[in-house]
Amino acid sequence: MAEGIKAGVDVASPKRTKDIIARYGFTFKKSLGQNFLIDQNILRNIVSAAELDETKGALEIGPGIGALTQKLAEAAGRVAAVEIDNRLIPILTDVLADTPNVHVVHGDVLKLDLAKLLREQFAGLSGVSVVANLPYYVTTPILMKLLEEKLPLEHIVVMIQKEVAQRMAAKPGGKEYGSLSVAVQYYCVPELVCIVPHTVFIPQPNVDSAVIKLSLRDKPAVEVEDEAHFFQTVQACFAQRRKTIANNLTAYVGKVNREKLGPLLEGIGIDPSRRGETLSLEEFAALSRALLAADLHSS
Ligand SMILES: C[S@@+](CC[C@H](N)C(=O)[O-])C[C@H]1O[C@@H](n2cnc3c(N)ncnc32)[C@H](O)[C@@H]1O
Repeated sequence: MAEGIKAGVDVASPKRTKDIIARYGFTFKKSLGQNFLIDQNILRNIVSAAELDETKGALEIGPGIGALTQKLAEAAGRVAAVEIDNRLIPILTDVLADTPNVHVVHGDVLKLDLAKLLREQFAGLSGVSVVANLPYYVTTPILMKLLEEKLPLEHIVVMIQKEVAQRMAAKPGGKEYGSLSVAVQYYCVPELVCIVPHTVFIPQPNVDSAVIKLSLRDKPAVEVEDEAHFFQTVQACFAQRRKTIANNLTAYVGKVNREKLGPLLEGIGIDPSRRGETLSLEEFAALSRALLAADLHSS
């Protein structure tokens, strides 16, 4: 253990974080989204939103030097923390030396078999949540992997870029509502927990952040026949935000089917001159079902 690094002492303060960085000669890699949290209040907000207790597990993505990991270890029965940067593994080993309920995994979360990891690490617990201060450069791929793999999660509580959090929680009708809002709300109920200023990180990012809580639904928000087709339809409606859905969908179903679109949309009560950003999840689902039933598709 490097001299002066005492296991069990909170690392989330400017002084301790700087101390650890200096003692281990650690240099930040911007390319890995390394912005470490130094604020105990924000950590408490994140952990309390996750509704953990000793019967629950927490999967942390990107533990850094262990600021959040320490708090998760106190609140949950077991923690698994996946860190891509091998230079952080010895620091985590030292900081978490007297925290036996934490298992650190060295790896890229995007490449790991997370279903297997959850089975191996959290067997016997009553539920698992993902809790993380995510690296901003891969926020959406990480969240889409967690959702699309249909992992048995209760909540996903993550610190992400403020604008991305607002897009995830956006309701139809505004400029923030888009395919990301639909994808997240299809699987989860989103709730903005708090806005976080960029001053609570070392180094400070250029943007503000937000903590968002995504509570996984027992079943998707709307019934669709073919999930892939539903998401393709949503993407198609948002392809060019200024265009009407009829125009955007023409590119999707092909010019040959253009004249069938108007009656099809009117048949399900959707004005063809509306824009994608005004459609609810129910309307996107009805549209996907109608396109499939009419056998209109891009070909
Ligand atoms: C924003 S920092 C958060 C660090 C720490 N949890 C905190 O709050 O202070 C993001 C962390 O994710 C790690 N990371 C980046 N890409 C990753 C990936 N693909 N898989 C796992 N960890 C990753 C970075 O090395 C860094 O430690």
